[in-house]
Amino acid sequence: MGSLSSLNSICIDRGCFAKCQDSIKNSKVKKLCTRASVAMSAPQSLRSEEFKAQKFEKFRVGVLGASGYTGSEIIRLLAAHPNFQITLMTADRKAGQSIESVFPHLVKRGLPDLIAIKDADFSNVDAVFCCLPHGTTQEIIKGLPSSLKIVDLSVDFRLRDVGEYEEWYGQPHRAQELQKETVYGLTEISRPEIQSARLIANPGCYPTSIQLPLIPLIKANLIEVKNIIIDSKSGVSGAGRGAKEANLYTEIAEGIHSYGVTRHRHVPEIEQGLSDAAKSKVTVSFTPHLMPMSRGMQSTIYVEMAPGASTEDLYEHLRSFYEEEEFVILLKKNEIPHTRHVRGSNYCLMNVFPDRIPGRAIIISVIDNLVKGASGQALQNLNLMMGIPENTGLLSVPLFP
Ligand SMILES: NC(=O)C1=CN([C@@H]2O[C@H](COP(=O)(O)OP(=O)(O)OC[C@H]3O[C@@H](n4cnc5c(N)ncnc54)[C@H](OP(=O)(O)O)[C@@H]3O)[C@@H](O)[C@H]2O)C=CC1
Ligand SMILES: CC(=O)N[C@@H](CCC(=O)OP(=O)(O)O)C(=O)O
Repeated sequence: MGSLSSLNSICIDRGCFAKCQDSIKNSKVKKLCTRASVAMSAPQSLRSEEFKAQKFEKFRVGVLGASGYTGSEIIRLLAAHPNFQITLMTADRKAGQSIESVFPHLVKRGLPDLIAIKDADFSNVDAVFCCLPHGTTQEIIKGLPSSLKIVDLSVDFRLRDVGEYEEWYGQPHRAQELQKETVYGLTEISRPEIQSARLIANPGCYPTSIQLPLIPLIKANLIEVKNIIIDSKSGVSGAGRGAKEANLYTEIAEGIHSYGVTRHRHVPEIEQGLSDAAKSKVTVSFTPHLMPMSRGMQSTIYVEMAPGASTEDLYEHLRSFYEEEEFVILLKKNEIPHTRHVRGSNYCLMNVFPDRIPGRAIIISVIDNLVKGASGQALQNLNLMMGIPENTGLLSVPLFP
């Protein structure tokens, strides 16, 4: 079978899962075995002979909101994916245009033109990425065929408590039945539920960067759930392509500013995930900032450790929790996570540092808001839902410099 790296490249480049699985079952390679086990534990309908038979088959995918930032990022990632073929792309104001006229970097990709959702034929589609503004999304998803697998990147289905959605978003929820069947798609935390889900609420970018380090630490009772202070920074693409003044070079360059101070719309989502982990209500102080960079996100999190716990304990727990994970990487001690080291990739880098105040620790995590914070995690989730190895199409190295 050859070396670990040749085994890895067979699995990923050719989508040859069955061959890979057989080899892995007989090997002592633990790390790769864990990743491939995702394929092995694919939904029953996709496992076994049927799954082997379709190893080179492509699923047909629609991108709703393909003319936006997260939509174009999905298209970029799928260009290197052996099992998904884009058969439908929609837009609103840009409906009727070709994708290369909207995004010249996507020239000559053999992609369909952008059409309005009302003109879409979903009989040619197995799954959709829904990259639409919140509010609009629930109405549109409600009208989609129930046979479709859906990964929704908006906030519309993320909050289990519909009252909380209505309070924070100032509008009624118009698809409450669908909300009940939704699985929140923080991949590394909810993998088994994601595998069997039809509708995924893909997590927000800030909540992803914050929950990935905090959930394991809270579940292990290593940190106190009171007095969690989170300071996050985002690149401008987080505001979407439709943003106006906020996107202007003159408004962003050579400065930073906070926004949503004391009341940012991601607070209930962050608190929902942390409260689930704690099995009690958690409240946090959260302040986001806009940075003069096109993509990237850092969360710096200040926590009080549980009595008797040390930063060494926090570090060791995160190390063992994420040791087998492809995309979440705990750096070596004292190494500082940089947004530049995850640019364009699906990685989350994190580390834990002792605070100068005894009993407190500082946790830093970085992601690319458009990849692990949006389209990359969405693809990771759809891979799981379709029984494809989770890392397929997501292994590109970050862009540097
Ligand atoms: N940007 C980010 O980092 C992240 C974004 N998200 C979420 O993902 C979703 C998409 O975000 P993003 O790509 O940044 O947004 P953009 O503003 O860049 O793109 C929005 C897309 O939706 C289309 N659209 C807008 N209004 C309608 C409508 N009424 N009916 C149908 N289509 C419509 C737009 O079409 P057209 O261009 O033709 O008007 C465009 O294709 C949002 O819910 C956002 O909150 C989640 C995580 C991170
Ligand atoms: C810089 C910026 O404006 N960021 C957005 C969050 C990013 C995003 O798209 O939020 P969702 O994940 O909830 O969709 C904001 O603060 O509202």
